[in-house]
Amino acid sequence: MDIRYSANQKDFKRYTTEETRAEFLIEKVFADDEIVATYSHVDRMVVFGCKPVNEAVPLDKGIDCMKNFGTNYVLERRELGIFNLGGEGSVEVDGEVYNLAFKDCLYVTKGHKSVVFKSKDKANPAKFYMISAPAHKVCKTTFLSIADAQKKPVGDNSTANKRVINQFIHPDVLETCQLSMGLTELDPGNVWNTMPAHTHERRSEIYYYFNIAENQAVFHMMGEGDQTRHILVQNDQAVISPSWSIHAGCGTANYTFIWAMCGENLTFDDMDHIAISDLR
Ligand SMILES: O=C(O)C(=O)C[C@H](O)C(=O)CO
Ligand SMILES: [Zn+2]
Repeated sequence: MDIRYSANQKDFKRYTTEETRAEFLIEKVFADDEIVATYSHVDRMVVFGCKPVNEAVPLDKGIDCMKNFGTNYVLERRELGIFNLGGEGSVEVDGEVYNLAFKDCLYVTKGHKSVVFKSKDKANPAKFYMISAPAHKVCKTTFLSIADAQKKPVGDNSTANKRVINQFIHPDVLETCQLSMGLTELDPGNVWNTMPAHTHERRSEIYYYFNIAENQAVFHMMGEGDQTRHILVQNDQAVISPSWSIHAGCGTANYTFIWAMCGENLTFDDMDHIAISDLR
């Protein structure tokens, strides 16, 4: 498991490109028939990727639960949000099978012992992108298609940021402990997300960018509002965004991303907005 400790905003001002990438960028999210896991000490969120091709893959494949979580199984004290971003596949949760097509989501509550991933067709494998957060109570394991998500159309063509925020794992849709997650889709020709930018002192966030066309990329903006830097993100890569950091992106073409948050509250709009004129 790749472990990332938290970095602070004062030292961040002096980071080189390499240091910034090593600290915040998750370059590899998927490997065939493996669980790729990154444990971030920022709000203890864990990023998991699973691309089952030739076999069924359990969530704990290659993971030493006692060493990494101090528990007997991954979800003993954690909840999990799953999005399928590949071909059709299934997630078996303690014997119950959920079929997930492209952009379907499954929330798995704390306490489930066995979570196993499968693809329907190895020629077009499923790609399960997941975030896990610490959890203190049992909620309801729930399947959500994009039709179940609460839609927030925002932005405008004139500012190149017209997009729809699909709130899947959100208090208006289902109950969770700490985790909220959703999928934001930019309209064709629009390239900016989350501009004007914000931080949220009481929560942190992880962005995972996908649907980036070949030879295109996203400049992910981060840092305090008056100390911004960027990370060049390629398709299928994620960025850790601590509470002190803005998180916004500008693509060389349109793209889609999944945001995941965790922290003191689940209040989506609890944001500290920064005027574009105040950014540096
Ligand atoms: O496009 C957007 O704007 C977003 O998706 C914003 C994220 O959801 C976010 O930063 C929530 O705090
Ligand atoms: Zn945010």
